[in-house]
Amino acid sequence: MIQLKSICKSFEGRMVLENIDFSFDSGKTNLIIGQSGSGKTVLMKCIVGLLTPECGEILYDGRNLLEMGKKEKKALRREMGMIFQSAALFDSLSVLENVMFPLDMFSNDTYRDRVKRAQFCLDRVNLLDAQSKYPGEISGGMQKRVAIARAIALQPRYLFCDEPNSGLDPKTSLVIDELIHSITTEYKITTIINTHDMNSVMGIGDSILYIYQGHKEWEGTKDEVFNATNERLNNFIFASDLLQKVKKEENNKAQKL
Ligand SMILES: Nc1ncnc2c1ncn2[C@@H]1O[C@H](COP(=O)(O)OP(=O)(O)OP(=O)(O)O)[C@@H](O)[C@H]1O
Repeated sequence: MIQLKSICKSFEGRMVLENIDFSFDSGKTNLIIGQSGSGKTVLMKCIVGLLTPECGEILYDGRNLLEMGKKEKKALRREMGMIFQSAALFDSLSVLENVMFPLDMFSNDTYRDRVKRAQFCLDRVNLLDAQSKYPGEISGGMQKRVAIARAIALQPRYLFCDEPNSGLDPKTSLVIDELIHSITTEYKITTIINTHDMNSVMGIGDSILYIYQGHKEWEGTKDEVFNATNERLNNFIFASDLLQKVKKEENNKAQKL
């Protein structure tokens, strides 16, 4: 579990995050959503320690990131997996070598065991057959799956995903979402995803934090988001005509019952 207590962050006197309180539970897919510029990336950067908030606490299963020394932070980093907007693979390394990279850096296992672990992770994302290929030879969706395999190689307790579906078609996005969701549940990881993708919200949003202009405007689950009465949230979620239509149809169905 990761808990945020009264997180504030400003740049040159301009408040960008204001008193954010939230609990990201383990074994759940936690989504941070909000308009462009609302503060999602700044919040994620504070949580992973790339930015330091001016006030508040960030508790990793009770351990306050903001009070940790270098050694403790290094140990915590070892427990984090990250998936970036671009898959951020090394072009000159094969798929297998990419997944082995964090193991080579941080694990004391033998070469044989590191290969075995990397192959296990590739198998988990259904890509064992592609282990000898290079990133340039596989599709964007496959690259994201390699990034997921690499992120779970060190058996992280915490998984951070920044717009994992960016650049992917809706069908491939669904595959990525389901993969992240099932890995989260299976290994009881505390997963936090920054996303704009409404399909992700409706599909895998076990827990959702909606940020509006730097403050927590709403929190709930994918089931609650659909019937929420918060006007700002509704304007954001139902900005697309298609979703408005779906909501109307659901309401009509409910009235007929
Ligand atoms: N290093 C920085 N210096 C000054 N202002 C910054 C910095 N980083 C972010 N900001 C500002 O903080 C605000 C929130 O930015 P942030 O990138 O978190 O938004 P976001 O919700 O992630 O947007 P998007 O969905 O477009 O990625 C913006 O007004 C942005 O200009």
